[in-house]
Amino acid sequence: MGGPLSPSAKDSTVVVVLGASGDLAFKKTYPALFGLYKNSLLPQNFSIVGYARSAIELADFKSRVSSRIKASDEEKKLLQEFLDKCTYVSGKYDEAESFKRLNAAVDEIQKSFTGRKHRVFYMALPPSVFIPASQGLKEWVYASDGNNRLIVEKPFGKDTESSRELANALAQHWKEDEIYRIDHYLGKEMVKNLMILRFANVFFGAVWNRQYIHNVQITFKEPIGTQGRGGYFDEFGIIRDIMQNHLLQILTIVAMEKPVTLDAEDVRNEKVKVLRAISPLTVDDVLLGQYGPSPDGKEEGYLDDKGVPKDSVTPTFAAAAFYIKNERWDGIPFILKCGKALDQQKTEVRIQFQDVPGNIYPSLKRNELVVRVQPEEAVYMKFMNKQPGLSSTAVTSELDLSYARRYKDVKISDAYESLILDVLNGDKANFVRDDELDAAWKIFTPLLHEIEGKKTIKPEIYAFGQRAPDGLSAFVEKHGFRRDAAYEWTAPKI
Ligand SMILES: NC(=O)C1=CN([C@@H]2O[C@H](COP(=O)(O)OP(=O)(O)OC[C@H]3O[C@@H](n4cnc5c(N)ncnc54)[C@H](OP(=O)(O)O)[C@@H]3O)[C@@H](O)[C@H]2O)C=CC1
Ligand SMILES: O=C1O[C@H](COP(=O)(O)O)[C@@H](O)[C@H](O)[C@H]1O
Repeated sequence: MGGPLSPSAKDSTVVVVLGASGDLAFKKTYPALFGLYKNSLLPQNFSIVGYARSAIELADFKSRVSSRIKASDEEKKLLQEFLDKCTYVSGKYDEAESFKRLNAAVDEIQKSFTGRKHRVFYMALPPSVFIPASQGLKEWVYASDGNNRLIVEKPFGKDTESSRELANALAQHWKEDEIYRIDHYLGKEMVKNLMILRFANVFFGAVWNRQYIHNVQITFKEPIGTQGRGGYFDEFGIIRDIMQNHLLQILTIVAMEKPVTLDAEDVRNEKVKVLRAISPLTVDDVLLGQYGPSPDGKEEGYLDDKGVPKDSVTPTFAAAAFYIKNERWDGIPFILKCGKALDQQKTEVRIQFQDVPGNIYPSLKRNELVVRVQPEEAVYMKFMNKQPGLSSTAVTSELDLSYARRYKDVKISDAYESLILDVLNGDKANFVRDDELDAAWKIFTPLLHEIEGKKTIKPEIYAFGQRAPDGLSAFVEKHGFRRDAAYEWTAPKI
């Protein structure tokens, strides 16, 4: 079932993109597929079928696809070749006749190849149609002689119950090893780097525990608001949109024990153990915020988004402290923070070490290891150094591995490129397993029900473009983080 598709020259592979008329498909899926095509990473005899309800002429569809792909002059020819491999079928997500038409189109493409006929189904769809679409695919479009892989986009439910409903519905028709649940943060370069940093460097391995680490912060900031997607967002909120998936996935990699091998099941077994050692969050563990208009009135507040009810208390910012009750981490806070409409775009992991015992330097600050996920990918270590010259003061400095300087000619691949390649290679290490999802929802469900059921917890209002809600500094200090206000890392100018 696993392993690369199309190992034989006679085999063929079709990727069906469901929801091909949508935002994700144009913004990410097709550009990622082209990225793989131009680097000769797609299997031989490869085609793509777009599928959605909208009636779109093939030429229009192709011009929409190409308008979202950046191709240099040298790549124009490759782009044309890529577009020649794309077709489009219009149909519904819950109708046998539509799926039969889709199947006929895929059969037509694959009939001239005499080997095995593999199919990958990418559900770039709203969650309301995941279940009928996955059932229709299994019934009408499933390859009888070849491997089938189903890519599911988040959100994977809204709480434990709805996530289990989705898992059970998928499990009725699809085997777990055919399902690839995408969390695109697991495809990001610096997130993929975390395991190597931890398990391939003896000096990090030695201090990676409660004796040397004081606290861990994992931060996601975005300078944009809901941008008209308020209707979708209000149903989910920032905890489900970012924290329960992207940030929690990062936490598990930072905290897990070394897996026995790099095999997907070994890696995911360790991640599940971390999740199971975290107690469910309570309202005392969190700080919630919601953005208002910018001070100059140029940016609208969350409640001004047309899709958002005027009395919404949905958080657009959340900070939460997690404690992992195991031998390595007992008592060490993992503080996860995420928010929209903040001052900048930034995702990072910040490991703050313990104070130096028996310190003799008055200016001493704590060491920190920062993994800058985006933008300006970097790994830097804040450490104390003698002020150069005649002074003997200890000052904060850094060992800085900035990718733009160290890996000048390397293009960092988009997360979706990396993950689609994993699907084609049958590598599930960077995809979410069903029991992992269940363990993650158990941590959040009681809190989400409390926030949404009682609606008594009013989020703190912050201005569009603010660094964070005012209460954040006190929140992170309460959990032990000590900020070095005098130090600021700046990305090198290249
Ligand atoms: N956009 C993004 O940046 C990201 C999206 N995702 C996830 O990817 C999936 C797709 O996202 P996105 O492309 O933004 O979604 P869209 O809202 O753009 O929907 C995709 C397509 O699905 C069809 N569709 C929309 N609403 C319905 C409906 N109510 N019933 C049936 N079909 C519908 C439409 O095609 P048609 O009407 O032609 O059939 C639409 O073009 C979602 O699960 C989302 O959570 C995840 C991360 C980022
Ligand atoms: O999943 C999501 O992620 C994006 C942010 O992704 P990034 O790769 O640009 O960091 C976020 O804007 C969106 O709300 C969320 O659904």
